[in-house]
Amino acid sequence: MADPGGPELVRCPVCSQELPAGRINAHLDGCLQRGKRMRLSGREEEEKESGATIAFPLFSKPKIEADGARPSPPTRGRGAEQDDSQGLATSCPQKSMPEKLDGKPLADKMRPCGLGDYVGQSKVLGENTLLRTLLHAHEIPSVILWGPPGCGKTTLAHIIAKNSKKNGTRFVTLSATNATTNDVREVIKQAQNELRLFKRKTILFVDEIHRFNKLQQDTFLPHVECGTVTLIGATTENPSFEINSALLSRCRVIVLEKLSVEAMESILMRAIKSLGIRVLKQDAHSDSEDGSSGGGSRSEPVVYIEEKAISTLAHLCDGDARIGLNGLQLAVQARLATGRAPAGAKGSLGNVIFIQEEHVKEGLQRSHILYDRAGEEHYNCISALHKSMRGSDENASLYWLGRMLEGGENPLYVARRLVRFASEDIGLADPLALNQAVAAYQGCHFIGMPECEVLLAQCVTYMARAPKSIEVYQAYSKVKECLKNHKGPLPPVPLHLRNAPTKLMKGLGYGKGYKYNPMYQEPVQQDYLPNELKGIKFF
Ligand SMILES: Nc1ncnc2c1ncn2[C@@H]1O[C@H](COP(=O)(O)OP(=O)(O)OP(=O)(O)O)[C@@H](O)[C@H]1O
Repeated sequence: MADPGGPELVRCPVCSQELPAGRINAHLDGCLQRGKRMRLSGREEEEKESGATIAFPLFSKPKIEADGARPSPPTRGRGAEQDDSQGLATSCPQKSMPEKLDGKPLADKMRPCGLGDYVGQSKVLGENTLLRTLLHAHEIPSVILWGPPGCGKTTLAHIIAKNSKKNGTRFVTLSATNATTNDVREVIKQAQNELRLFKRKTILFVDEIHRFNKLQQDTFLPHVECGTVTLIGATTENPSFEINSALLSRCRVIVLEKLSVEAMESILMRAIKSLGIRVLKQDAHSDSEDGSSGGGSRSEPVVYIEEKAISTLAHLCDGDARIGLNGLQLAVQARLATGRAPAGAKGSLGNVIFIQEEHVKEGLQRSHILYDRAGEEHYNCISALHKSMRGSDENASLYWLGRMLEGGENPLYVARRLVRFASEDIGLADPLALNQAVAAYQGCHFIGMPECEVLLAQCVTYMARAPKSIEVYQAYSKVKECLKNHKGPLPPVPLHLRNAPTKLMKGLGYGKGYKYNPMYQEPVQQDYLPNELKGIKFF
């Protein structure tokens, strides 16, 4: 805290010591000299190689990685920024295959560090796109990268960082899964110091930004607004629901797509090449020119992968490059452990390993691949099911049902939607549909999955084939509208329609003049609406 009467104190961005403003420059020179010596001996050298930007080694607290990133969970392998793919491909040809596969997940090792290796996403990164132009101009605005898992959001953020490094910008990463509001504040404080003292800008990458609560998201607001930090947020969830609107209006949303099968094939081929695996063409059992010489020495096994296995992997990973690459890694590791072909096998030198389609399939769990129960896909699929039934397309309806159930969706969630559909879309055109849906819901409740799948299939088919009517649904919507738009107090219930259980109420005229319909032979003339609404039609 500065003494109100004393000189203004400034915090040294290197060692965090507070000093009078007049002494800061001399102090900084000393700190920087010490920092330089440490850098030469320490990991700063690695950062230089990797392109990660760090202000000063002493600046970061231990829980935040050198570039500001927190240590990432092992499966995601976030934070480290070395381009190990380059290492895999070129600098370590003498490494054995198990050594190359050791350590970080293959997906992380293969993370491209430049646009040249970044595959797909041409809508946002193709020639003449805004983002590419901005990248070339080193002018990066605050952005939210929205896309499904493993489509390259983090990778793109790292590429932007590397690109921005050219004009001296710092890159700091936080993961919203474990960062606290204090972490955010600390990063912002550092960014302010850097800007004030060294005119260095900061890019702050926040992975899974949707996991920050409103308060944490609010913390960014003024600093994004005034340019202290350029925010790059990554999210798999629809930003319109998950990012607070004030923050969203200050960022551009860049929508990344699921990687296509072709894109996945080329990502897998790059990894295969880096690992020195040979591709076995489908027609002739001869290896293609892809891959390397297949290991450093004769005692090293030569690993072959069937072309079909690559294509299957590219299809099964559903556009998620992390799943594809890690699936490949698993298949290779498993085959290295068990799969040496017997000497004399076709094309074998006795030291040959074949990776076939079934091996890559084993490494992948379909349920995970097809469907993300908690995420956007859950809502997309139920919406597709609802619309297919509404359109009376029984094939599409059954397909979307299958996508959800095979992906592990809760059958009761689907059944609840069918109950709603029976009324909203079929209504009085076939009132039995509601019975069907409620029965399906109860049946699912009794017997659970997988037995209840056929109940849902039957009910979905019934709904798709049933005649449709939205008469009641529309009429009820009009009632709601009428109530919403009513000006002033709502009209009282007409006295003759009121029940009169007590003498007092009777005395007040409750129920007076009410005509009890069963007592009349002929149709009864009687008003059932308040006078103000007389004659209103909802149907
Ligand atoms: N477009 C791409 N081009 C090349 N490789 C890619 C691409 N997208 C992803 N990859 C590979 O997949 C790995 C995982 O990608 P990344 O971490 O960028 O995905 P993400 O979209 O941030 O996923 P998540 O939402 O799950 O965090 C990367 O390390 C990289 O090896």
